[in-house]
Amino acid sequence: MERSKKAFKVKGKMVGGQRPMICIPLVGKDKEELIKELHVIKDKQPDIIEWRADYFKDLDDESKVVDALRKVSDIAEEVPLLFTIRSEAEGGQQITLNEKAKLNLLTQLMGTGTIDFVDYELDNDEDDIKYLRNITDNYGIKLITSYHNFRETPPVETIFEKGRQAEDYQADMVKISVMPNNMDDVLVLLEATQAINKHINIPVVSISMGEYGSISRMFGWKFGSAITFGIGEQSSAPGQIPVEDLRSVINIIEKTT
Ligand SMILES: O=C1C[C@@](O)(C(=O)O)C[C@@H](O)[C@@H]1O
Repeated sequence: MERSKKAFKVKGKMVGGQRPMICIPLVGKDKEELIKELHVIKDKQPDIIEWRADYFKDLDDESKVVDALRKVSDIAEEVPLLFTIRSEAEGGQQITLNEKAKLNLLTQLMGTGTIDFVDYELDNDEDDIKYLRNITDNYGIKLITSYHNFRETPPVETIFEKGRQAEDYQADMVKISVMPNNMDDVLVLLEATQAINKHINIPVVSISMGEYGSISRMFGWKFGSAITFGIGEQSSAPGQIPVEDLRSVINIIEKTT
């Protein structure tokens, strides 16, 4: 299938265009919490809502997940929904599902017609990533392949390689979130972002986490990062800043550059 090069639209919104999209994560542990959180988040007008379902306590009960997903989707309305079950190895919560069960669940959930993007880690088995690419294609869902490193920032070449790998899998986007141990590491992430943006044919989302990296969340888009994650109700990763602050900085940068 011929995939769109670089920018594309989801629910009428441009992904990978000039202005970065602001994504707010949802981290509720049950349906009630999710609904409460979502009402607060929705008022903050995110461009994307990410349900970090690894926080959901009944992830092993498909009917409860489906029920919560439908509710989330109803409230989110026109806002595109990103569905993520982050693995513990890449900074997610501990879950009881093994990879096979996770893939089965993802497949069932995608069939509900409520998900716009799915996040799946590049570190997973090649066959599993290809399987998911197939299913997402069948349902017209965008696949984001991702890489997280909560310990350090690997060299530019290693990060760039993640972009290449995602492109080889024909993912729609690549997402990279790494931890800096100093400001040099933040520059490494930004340099890698620029290189991926120049040489890889799919949009990149990149994040330098933690205190050092939080500036990357504000101006990483100037180096090519297509989405930035901000706090609506609760943070889902270190260094995230409130969405209101994020929006003000983006507006200022947009006005002056
Ligand atoms: O991959 C990412 C990026 C992120 O880890 C961040 O650093 O903002 C937050 C996660 O919720 C999301 O799935």
